Amino acid sequence: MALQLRRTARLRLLLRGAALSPRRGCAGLSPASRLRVLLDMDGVIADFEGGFLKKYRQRYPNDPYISLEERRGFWVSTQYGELRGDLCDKAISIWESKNFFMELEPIPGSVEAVKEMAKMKNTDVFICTSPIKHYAHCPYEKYAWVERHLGPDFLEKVILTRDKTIVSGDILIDDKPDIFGVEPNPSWEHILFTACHNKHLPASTTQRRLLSWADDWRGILEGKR
Ligand SMILES: Cc1cn([C@H]2C[C@H](O)[C@@H](COP(=O)(O)O)O2)c(=O)[nH]c1=O
Ligand SMILES: [Mg+2]
Repeated sequence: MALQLRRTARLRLLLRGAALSPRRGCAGLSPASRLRVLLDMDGVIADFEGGFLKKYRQRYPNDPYISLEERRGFWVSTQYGELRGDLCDKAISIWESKNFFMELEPIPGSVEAVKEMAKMKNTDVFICTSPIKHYAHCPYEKYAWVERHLGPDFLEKVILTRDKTIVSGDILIDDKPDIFGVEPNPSWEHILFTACHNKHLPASTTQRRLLSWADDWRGILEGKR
């Protein structure tokens, strides 16, 4: 009898804990839970590829270049290195320069989409971006870009990390096809944002895409609630 009572009490406690738990993915347990969206910056809200090509051609007008149509693979430096050995370092010199990150143009529709998303009910939006290790300008300029295009309140929402797998969220919208880190099972679903370097990749049955900011990002968010 005493054993039965103890079991019932333990069960009650467990059920109460579950009802109060903010865990995600447990249908019906946390109706008030909020959707957390992580947005990559380069290639998703800031036009890294366009900015790179413009500045590379200005600085090295007599060297070969790769048009955006011909871009393949995430790493610009790798493809330039394959084109000609010395071009890898020349490519890197572009994004290590002062004002490179600051002067990137927004990806079309991104600023409007991010502002609208941030105003949505029960939605938390964070910018989750990897700085380069040459830190003289990049981290500062990423914050400055966010302030300039999204406003000072968004500075609260910036996450700089070289490992996005340790950041928790429901969705990560990112143009990098493969995102790895120390966490083998990140909490987010990676939505691949289409970019010049990944648009030729074969369609995947497991990885959903957002083709551009004109695509149905609202539908993707609603489907995750
Ligand atoms: C193409 C390319 C990029 N990088 C750097 C530039 C950015 O800081 C990150 C990418 O950040 P994201 O958050 O994944 O968008 O990588 C680089 O070092 N070399 C390259 O070829
Ligand atoms: Mg990116």
